[in-house]
Amino acid sequence: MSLIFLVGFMGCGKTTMGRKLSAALDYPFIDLDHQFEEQTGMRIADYFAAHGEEEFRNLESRILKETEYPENAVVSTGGGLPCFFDNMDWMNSHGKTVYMKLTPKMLASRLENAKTPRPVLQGKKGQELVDFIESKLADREPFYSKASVIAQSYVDLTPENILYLLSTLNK
Ligand SMILES: Nc1ncnc2c1ncn2[C@@H]1O[C@H](COP(=O)(O)OP(=O)(O)OP(=O)(O)O)[C@@H](O)[C@H]1O
Ligand SMILES: O=C(O)C1=C[C@@H](O)[C@@H](O)[C@H](O)C1
Ligand SMILES: [Mg+2]
Repeated sequence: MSLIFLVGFMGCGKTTMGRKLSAALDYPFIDLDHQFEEQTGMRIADYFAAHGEEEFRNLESRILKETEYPENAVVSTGGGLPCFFDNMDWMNSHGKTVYMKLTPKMLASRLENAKTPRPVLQGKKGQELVDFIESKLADREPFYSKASVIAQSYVDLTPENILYLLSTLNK
């Protein structure tokens, strides 16, 4: 089935689902945030602090396009990656994309409890976090919505749900 890119706002579950989907398909799993950290030898939060967002976005895009993908793989992406340069079009022309869509409230509650720091959130919490996500998601939604399929992620999604959505593309 070639490359499957999981896209969506930070905290929607791309890394978690990427692992499950790759196990279900017996495909390799690639997490582009992890690729970034491996290549730079730095945690993303530290890279942001040292180099700023612009350099992060340039390198993030290069890593997307220069990674040597196997023929089949599940690839989870950084939450902002589809929204810069032509990254979303690039993914659509090199594989299938799945937008894991979740409400701002659910995203906020997952992000508040998550262990990995997300530098874009700058430590926001509570209603301030929900408001920030609503506004950022409104900017990003046009990019995410270019995905091949949209997986409503307020239900507990399974790999089979995603595979079913992808199977409808060939009909
Ligand atoms: N289906 C789910 N139900 C409840 N919590 C979940 C679910 N999937 C993921 N989570 C939790 O939500 C948080 C974010 O998940 P994950 O890291 O997979 O998101 P992500 O989309 O990869 O985020 P990022 O864009 O920052 O990499 C984690 O704490 C994870 O345990
Ligand atoms: O939504 C974003 O802009 C980000 C999401 C994460 O996956 C990381 O790629 C980084 O923290 C930036
Ligand atoms: Mg992730």
